[in-house]
Amino acid sequence: MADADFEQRSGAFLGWFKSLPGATFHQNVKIADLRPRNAGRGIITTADIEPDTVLFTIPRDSIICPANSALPAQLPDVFAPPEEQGASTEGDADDESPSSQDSWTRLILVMMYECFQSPKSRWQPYLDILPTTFNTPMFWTSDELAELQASSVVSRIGAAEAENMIAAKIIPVVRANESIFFPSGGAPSDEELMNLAGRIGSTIMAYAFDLEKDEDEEENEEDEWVEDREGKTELGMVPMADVLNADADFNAHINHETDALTAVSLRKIRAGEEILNYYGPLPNGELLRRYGYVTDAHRRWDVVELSWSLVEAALMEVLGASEAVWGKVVAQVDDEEVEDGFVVEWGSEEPDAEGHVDDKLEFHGLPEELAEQVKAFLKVARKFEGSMAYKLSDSETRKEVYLRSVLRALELRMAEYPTTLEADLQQQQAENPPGRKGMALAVRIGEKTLLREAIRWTGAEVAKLNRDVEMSDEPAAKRQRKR
Ligand SMILES: C[S@@+](CC[C@H](N)C(=O)[O-])C[C@H]1O[C@@H](n2cnc3c(N)ncnc32)[C@H](O)[C@@H]1O
Repeated sequence: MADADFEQRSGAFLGWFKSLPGATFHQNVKIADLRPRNAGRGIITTADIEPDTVLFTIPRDSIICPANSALPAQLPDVFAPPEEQGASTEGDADDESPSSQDSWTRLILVMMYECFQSPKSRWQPYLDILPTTFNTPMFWTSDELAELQASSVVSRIGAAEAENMIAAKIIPVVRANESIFFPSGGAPSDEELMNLAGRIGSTIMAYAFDLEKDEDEEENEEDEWVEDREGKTELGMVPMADVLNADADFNAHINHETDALTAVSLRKIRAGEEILNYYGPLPNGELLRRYGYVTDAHRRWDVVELSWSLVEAALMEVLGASEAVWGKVVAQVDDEEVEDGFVVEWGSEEPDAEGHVDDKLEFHGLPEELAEQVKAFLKVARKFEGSMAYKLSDSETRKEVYLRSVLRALELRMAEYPTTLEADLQQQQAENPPGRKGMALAVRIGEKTLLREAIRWTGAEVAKLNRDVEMSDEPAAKRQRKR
């Protein structure tokens, strides 16, 4: 978008926002063009801001959501409360009928309705600054996706699920109500509807807010809170709040009050600094999937998924158990209790009350549930220890087998990435690839760094048990001792 057009849209949006009854916009902040650092629009300060300052106020009736839209009154059956539809509030994943809408599909319908009102929508200046292109992996080519290598984010993109949902719950509603969606005729093709709904879905993913009730009211409700969140929270598009970019080290928070949402500074913000919100302790893979960007500060919450099948393969290898013997072990474990996979993470803290995180990256240990599950299998495996490389009757030996097996599983997991961490770091330093390639590289470097530290930590735990065994760079299985 040309600079003049970009600035013109920002200006029109700001003018519209300030004209809303009840809206405020602090004199020391402004909407900025942050495209040179690949961050689109953002909000920066023009002078120092003190802690606890209201930066802007968004009246609730300016939010795009079913409660403020003219659409639900025209489609009462589609927007009936979930209990009247006989469906769950958050949508029943298995119920693909158009009559089973959730907060997500309700907002897609409302947003589509507003887009078709263009240029007459009362939110037009706001709709004009929403994105039309995305960097989320949903829109990547297969070559770009291949750069994510063995990252589990690839399996969570959900492009097919999104298409199915739109085909089942959005297009039929629009088609059955063309006179409402397109009063002057000229209905788009199914393909055009699919593209628009896909774009709106991605916008909602990266921009929408959960519309909590007033925080004071929630505090008073105590036990009802959970039930209430599941039953009544809606998603909404919140003008101005969603112009804020975000990071793990952030300086502002959105408060949900009765008649308005306010953006409030959490600490002193110096002139020229960007005002940043917080999207939660998300790993970079997830930040990329939902928002289409990655940051260094989010590496602290990176994760690697370790499948149980990989741990099982490692256990069999370390124990020297044949398929037949292992099959007998598996048959005696309650499969209802068996988890399919585990999440390896750093164990980093969330930001403090002022939005600060420390920048230390330190591995704090393996998932407890993983230890429990291996323990449960080894307890059964004791019965077959005659056919295995270890006598499993004492707990120290079982601990050793557990650690060696997890170590091996982590090594196998690392080997699923076709390039090494060292090669990736070298590529990053030499090429510093821009855009999607650079983000994919950052995601896999983050995951491999975590795996390397998990391997180092587990190896050190093994070494503590076996002071007489020298640690080498060989795979764990080759180091195993026969007992
Ligand atoms: C709620 S919007 C924020 C406003 C957005 N920059 C815009 O121009 O409309 C969220 C989107 O902003 C971008 N974004 C947010 N935080 C960012 C950051 N720290 N660095 C780069 N891009 C960021 C991402 O594209 C994300 O999907």
